[in-house]
Amino acid sequence: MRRTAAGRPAGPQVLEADGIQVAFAGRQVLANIYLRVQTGQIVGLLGRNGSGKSVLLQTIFGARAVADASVRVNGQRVVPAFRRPGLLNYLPQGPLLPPSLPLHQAARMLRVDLNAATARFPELRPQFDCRIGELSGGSARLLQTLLLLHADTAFSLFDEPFSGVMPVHVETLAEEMQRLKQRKGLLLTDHRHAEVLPICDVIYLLHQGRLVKLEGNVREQLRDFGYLAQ
Ligand SMILES: Nc1ncnc2c1ncn2[C@@H]1O[C@H](COP(=O)(O)OP(=O)(O)OP(=O)(O)O)[C@@H](O)[C@H]1O
Repeated sequence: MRRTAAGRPAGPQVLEADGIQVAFAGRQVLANIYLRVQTGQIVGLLGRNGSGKSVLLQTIFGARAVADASVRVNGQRVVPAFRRPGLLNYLPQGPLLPPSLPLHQAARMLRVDLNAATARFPELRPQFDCRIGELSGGSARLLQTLLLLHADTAFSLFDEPFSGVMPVHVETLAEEMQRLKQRKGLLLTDHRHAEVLPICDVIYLLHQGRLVKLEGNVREQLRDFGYLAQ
């Protein structure tokens, strides 16, 4: 079997989350969820505040233990998924890397070439010698997203990667995601729907604990479900 430098299988891969049920204090947040992402795809996950998007990403990554959760790659169960080398990485809604960590070191740890990862963002170059905590909020978000995007994993899960990033960089980051999906599968949640919708191959909406795959007129359905105002 052909493998990438990180030792992961190089062929197409399918990540499935199945039968995910999560309740807090008797309130069902996720009910029997099924979600599928394959390499070469960007999958968008939308939903109103509190609908359970972050809980779902945490569960798929394995950061949240959920009884009976089935997360599979090419049909094989991988729980927790983060233990499988080269399988997936995850940008949480909060900070990913410790503030004291120098950016160069973070890139080395993730085996990412910082120059290549930021090639389309020359303004970031003067910040290469910074520690994560010395970066502005938007720059830190952008750099952490770029590092995970360029890391050699089959999948990346992004929880609000555009948050705090200025519009001109959001546009370029969305283009980078489209370019890099040739190498991996992306599962992305972000309320910047104007940027998310055009780059996604598949759109899911989390609504009242259920995951709905949107097909056809996506914007109209998002309005019907009360996610978009108009
Ligand atoms: N540890 C916890 N204990 C109790 N309730 C929790 C816990 N974690 C999350 N929740 C609840 O689960 C629900 C889903 O939260 P989650 O953070 O996944 O929402 P979200 O869709 O990501 O929202 P947003 O768009 O605001 O980021 C919320 O009602 C939240 O209060």
